[in-house]
This record gives sequence, structure tokens and C-alpha cells, in this order.
Amino acid sequence: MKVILASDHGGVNIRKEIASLLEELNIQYEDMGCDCEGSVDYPDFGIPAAERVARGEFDKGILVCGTGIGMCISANKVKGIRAALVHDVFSAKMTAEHNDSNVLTMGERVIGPGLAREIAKTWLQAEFQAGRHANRIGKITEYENTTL
Ligand SMILES: O=C(CO)[C@H](O)[C@H](O)[C@H](O)COP(=O)(O)O
Repeated sequence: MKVILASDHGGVNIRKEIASLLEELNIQYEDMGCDCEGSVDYPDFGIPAAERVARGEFDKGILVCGTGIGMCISANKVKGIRAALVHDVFSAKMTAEHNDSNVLTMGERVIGPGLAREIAKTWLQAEFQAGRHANRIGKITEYENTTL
């Protein structure tokens, strides 16, 4: 598995925590930054990272900002991305098993590094259950492929 990481200035610490988790789990990853002390704009990091998942360069992405919301909205604008904003371990498992989410977003101003680590580990290790869930995702993809 290959994972891409990115954050804005509001998510640097959790992003680094997740990088150390990936090293511990022996999961290959690339960290796209930001390497910022000042303020940056989350779409400048979230959209390129999500595009790299959508293109198949990475299997999954983990994006962090202050709330996780900006990253989630940005990533979900990229075709093929199912980004989930998660702040609890149960939802981390459910979104992997039911939604086949390919991007996880979290907010560093909402949860601490320990919980973020547990959420990421749970999400990375859970498996999509397919079946009825695949039908539902198929409907989302079908809609995504229609032009308005
Ligand atoms: O997009 C967000 C909120 O939905 C992120 O939490 C950003 O990190 C946040 O908006 C940044 O806020 P700041 O006041 O510019 O640090």
C-alpha cells in the first residue's frame, strides 16, 4: 500500500504523527507538506494530494487541516475521490468497510495526536466489505460520471 500525506499549517503536527505511524507499520508514503511556519491555503495541498490518489499513484491519502473540513471538501471535488472526515475510531472502521473511502481527513484543532493515530491505523487496516455497499458506491460513481 502507498499513502500520500498533506496538511495545511493547521495540521502539521498530526501529519507528522501519521508519518511516524506509517513508518512503524512499514507502509510506504510520501509527505507533500506543507513545510510551513506561516499560513497556507488547504486547497493548494489537499487537491494535488487527492489528484495523486485519483490517478492511482497512491492507494490512499490522509489530509489534515484545523478542522479537517476544508481538506474534506477540497478532496471530494476531485473525481474518483471518496474523502471522509473522521474524528472517532468507529467511523474510521465504518468508512473503510462501507464507503471504501480513499482519503481520510482529520482536524488537528479537534482531536489530539493519539486519537488521530488510532483513527488512521484503524482506517488503514479495515477492509471494504463490498456487497450492498458496492451498489451504493456505484450509484455515487454513476452520478459523478454524469455531466450537469
Ligand atoms: O478549512 C479549514 C476549516 O474548514 C481548516 O481548518 C483550516 O485549517 C483553517 O480554516 C485555517 O484557519 P486559520 O485561521 O487561517 O489558521
